[in-house]
Amino acid sequence: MLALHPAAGIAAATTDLTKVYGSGETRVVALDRVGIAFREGEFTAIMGPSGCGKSTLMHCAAGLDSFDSGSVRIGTTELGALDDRQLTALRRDRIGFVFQAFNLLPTLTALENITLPMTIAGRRPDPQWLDHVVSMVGLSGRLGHRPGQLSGGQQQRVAVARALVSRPAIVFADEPTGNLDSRAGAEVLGFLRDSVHETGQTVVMVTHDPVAAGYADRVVFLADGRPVDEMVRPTPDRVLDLMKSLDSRSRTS
Ligand SMILES: Nc1ncnc2c1ncn2[C@@H]1O[C@H](COP(=O)(O)OP(=O)(O)OP(=O)(O)O)[C@@H](O)[C@H]1O
Repeated sequence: MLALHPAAGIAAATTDLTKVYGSGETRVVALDRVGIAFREGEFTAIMGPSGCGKSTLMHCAAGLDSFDSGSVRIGTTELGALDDRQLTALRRDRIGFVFQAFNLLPTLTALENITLPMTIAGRRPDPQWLDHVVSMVGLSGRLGHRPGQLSGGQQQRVAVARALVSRPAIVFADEPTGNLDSRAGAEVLGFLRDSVHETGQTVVMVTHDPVAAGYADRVVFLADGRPVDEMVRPTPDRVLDLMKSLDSRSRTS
């Protein structure tokens, strides 16, 4: 079900976003004037062949990487207008991240990992919301465990809770199921989807996996640094078919 209000605002958007790596013979246009909007309360997956620019798009849109021209905004804030200190604060306060490699601190407990970004920002999580997020991801009995005492799936659930607990404007997830078996992956994807449909969180996820993309409300397909197609209410079979047709189009072009 697409729980999107027709008048939903834009959580993040890029306009003519261009990113070039290298110069001369090694020059690669990783993003070629990309215009894309992520609506509030929507779960978007970004897919496309290896090297098409998915990670670069995510990193530029999340303020993790610089770009050459065009613009990125999170809500109404233009990232290009921010200095490094302001960008760091924006990432900390308004963006949640989930990475393939979990990125938890091994010496902290699950609870300390979940609340770390807010602790660094000098903010306290709303206790009721913290309880809600922790029970949603099924970690209530594991809060005192350190990452080494948790399974991969549980560690990624800690990372999802950490991303959600500050109620960020947007969560960016980069291959969040890449290191998980299919059952643990399905759980993590289910939590991300629930956060969108039950609490209106905005989520953008880069993935190679048509099954993972099937959890999203919308899939944007990139090829050669540009959005080339889009699918609403995707199913894994339809995503796979479109990926195959993009592959054969790029082989024949
Ligand atoms: N630091 C870099 N220096 C030079 N070229 C880079 C760099 N990072 C990425 N590229 C190039 O930019 C293009 C886009 O890379 P990007 O990692 O965004 O693709 P991707 O779609 O995420 O790939 P994958 O699915 O394999 O992770 C590729 O051609 C890549 O080789």
